[in-house]
Formats: sequence, C-alpha cells, structure tokens
Amino acid sequence: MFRYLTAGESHGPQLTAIIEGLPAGTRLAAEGIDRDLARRQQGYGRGDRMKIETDTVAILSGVRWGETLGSPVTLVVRNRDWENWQEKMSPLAAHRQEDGAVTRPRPGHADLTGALKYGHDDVRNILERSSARETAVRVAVGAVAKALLREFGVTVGGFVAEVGGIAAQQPERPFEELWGIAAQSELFCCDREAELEMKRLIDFSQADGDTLGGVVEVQVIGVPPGLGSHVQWDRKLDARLAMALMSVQAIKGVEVGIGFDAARRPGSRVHDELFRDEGRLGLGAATAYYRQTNRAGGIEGGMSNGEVIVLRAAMKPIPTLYKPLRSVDMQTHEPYEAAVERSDTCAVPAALVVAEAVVAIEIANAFLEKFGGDSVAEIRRNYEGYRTQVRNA
Ligand SMILES: Cc1cc2nc3c(=O)[nH]c(=O)nc-3n(C[C@H](O)[C@H](O)[C@H](O)COP(=O)(O)O)c2cc1C
Ligand SMILES: C=C(O[C@@H]1CC(C(=O)O)=C[C@@H](OP(=O)(O)O)[C@H]1O)C(=O)O
Repeated sequence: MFRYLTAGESHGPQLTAIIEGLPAGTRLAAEGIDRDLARRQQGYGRGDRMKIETDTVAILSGVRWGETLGSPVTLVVRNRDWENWQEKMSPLAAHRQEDGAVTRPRPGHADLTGALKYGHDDVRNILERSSARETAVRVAVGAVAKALLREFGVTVGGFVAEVGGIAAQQPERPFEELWGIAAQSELFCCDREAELEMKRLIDFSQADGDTLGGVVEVQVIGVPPGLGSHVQWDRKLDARLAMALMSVQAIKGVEVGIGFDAARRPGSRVHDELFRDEGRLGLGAATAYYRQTNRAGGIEGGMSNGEVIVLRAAMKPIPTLYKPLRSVDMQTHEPYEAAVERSDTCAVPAALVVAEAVVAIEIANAFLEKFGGDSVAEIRRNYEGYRTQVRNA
C-alpha cells in the first residue's frame, strides 16, 4: 500500500510530502524528480509566478545512496516566493496585520465556500491551500511512483489534446513516439498546426484578460492484466483513476478510452473483440489474448485488461481573470468587480504533468496491492509468478 499526504501553503516556506509504503530498493534520483518538476513549470500561457520559482526536490528521508530503504520518504519543494511573503504568511501571532485581509472571493475558486466553511474572514486562509501550487509536490510524488513502475517496465506519459476548444490531431504513431513529439512542443501537443492556433488563442485571451481550459490525455504502457478488481466499488481501477484525476485543481471531467463517445455508438462499435495468438508471448506480451481495438482504454470490469490504459481529463479555464467577474465583498457585502495582479492564462500543459503524476501514483498503488512486498526483489518474485500464471492461460 502506497500512501501519501501533502502539506504546505502556496506562499509559505515549502511544500512537503510524506510517502509511506514504498518498497525498499526502488532506484531514485533527485534529477529524475526534478525533470518532471521542470516540465510542470513549462507551458505557454503561465503567469509571472513561474518566473520566480525554479522547483527542485529535496529528499529528506527514506532514501540512501540512490535507493529507497522501505521507510517513509519525505520530499520537499521550496517556495522561492516565500521571501516576499514572510510577514503576510508568518505563523507567529506577533506578525498579524489587521488591514491585510482578502475579503473579495473569486468566482470559480475555493474562496467563498472555504471561508464560509472554516469561518474565516480572510479569504487568504483558504486560497493559500486550494492553490494549485500544491501540485508541485504531487508531481514529485508522481515521479517517485513512475520510478517504482519503471522497475517493472510500466511507463506513464501523455499529451495535450485540446486547448480552448481547439483539438489536436494525433498522428498514427506508438504512444512513446507521441510523448517524444509532445516533449518538443511548448504546449506538449503533437500537432504543430493546432499548437500554433492554440498559442494564438492564448495570446488573444491574455490580451483580453480572459482564461482558457483544455483536455489532457494520459496513457500507461506495460500494465499487466488484473490491477484493480470487479468485486467491490472502491477497488475498481477506473473509479480510482477518476478520483485521482478529479482531485487535481480545475479538473472537471474524466474519460476512460472513448469515454462519453461510447454512449453515442452501438455496442458493435464500442466493445473490443477478443483474439488469441501465442506468437505474441515471444514478443514479451503478458498473455496470448489481445484486442485489435482499445476503445475500453485498457480497463474492463474495474480491472486493467493488459492493453494500454488511456485516460482523458478536462480542465476548466483558470478562475482568476484580469477581466473582472462580478462578486461580493465579504466585509462590506457590496458588489464589486476587481481585477487581479497575477494569474495564469492557461495551465493545461502543467495539468498534463500533474495528471501523469496522479495516474502513476494510483497505478503504483494498485500494482503494490496485487504484487505487494517489502522490497522490489520480493515484488519481482510475486510479479514473475503471476506472469507465468497469465502466460499459461
Ligand atoms: C497547474 C495549475 C495551475 C493553476 N493556476 C491557477 C491560477 O494561476 N489562478 C487561478 O485562479 N487558478 C489556477 N488554477 C486552478 C485553481 O487552483 C482551481 O480552479 C481552484 O483550486 C478551485 O478548484 P476547482 O476548480 O477544482 O473547483 C490552476 C490549476 C492548475 C492545475
Ligand atoms: C504557484 C503555482 O500556481 C499557482 C496556482 C494558483 C491557483 O490559484 O491555483 C495561482 C497562482 O499563484 P499566485 O497567486 O502565487 O500567482 C499560480 O501561479 C504553481 O503551479 O506552482
């Protein structure tokens, strides 16, 4: 079982994650984690905060000489912006500033409901934690999960499929190649023409004080059949992956495989027919059974079916707009229209990196449940035994 918690405010000193249940012997390097942290900071359309931050991880426990020990792993990502917020965000009562409260909740953010729920008269007490700054340390946890999965030949990647209603065409290529193409693009998109259009739209929105959302697609390659289970609602892999993705700030919808499109087609154009070819075993396949199509997106009956897992997540536009939306001041109770000082216009590429992270974490968790052990070597023995079982079926 792989558990983690995160802590930290957006303008506090740091973000922290503690991971529990990581087996001993997972090879881990800070540079590998930093690569994903840097990817999360890229992307056309981000605001000025990203010019302040240069995210890197500090590994504070559970790892020695590049390998996990089996003890809890503590990860820290520092907020450089903290330097500018030390007084406003001080944990010390002596630093309380009477006139510095944020009383104007932004539509679409956690501000109003959070302030009502927790009884705060300063919306900052909510926005500091609801901020997607928290995703920096989740991406660090995701990179650890990716490292564990890599030990077993499982890889996670993806690309941006849509921005502001402009859809990218994906060329007919293996997913690994598409990830490579996406990595060369400022928007993590595989379609150069669509990317140009998306960038033009982001420029226009920025000039207009508006914001944009989009759709990201994540794939997981090399997953054996049988992760998750049909027997209980909270063990279903698709349900768990949907929860993981929906937990990301601003994600409002999730599709598995062809998703909503399945509701519009007859069954004959939805269900993936089954075939068997023992020759596939020599090529490294886990089982001789296969499908020619993958409309199910690699999950049937709440279990991975051995095909590539394909997920899509829809991100709403950023709630903080330079063009003001109407709201109500919580102190004066008067309506107001307020412009903001700083915000992203579009963070869909960053959301892709976060989506990959939360998917990797959930797949790693399901993998450990099925093949669990205290060390990578023990898990490998369990995994090989299962592979023999499935291979001979
Ligand atoms: C990578 C990323 C960056 C974001 N940047 C901003 C931002 O600059 N300004 C903002 O208001 N919201 C931003 N958001 C979205 C808010 O955090 C989110 O809408 C808010 O927490 C409310 O939660 P909900 O949209 O899930 O209901 C961002 C989200 C992500 C995933
Ligand atoms: C800091 C990050 O994203 C932030 C997410 C965010 C929000 O409201 O979600 C608001 C902005 O923060 P600030 O108000 O400090 O400019 C973004 O920059 C990050 O992704 O690392």
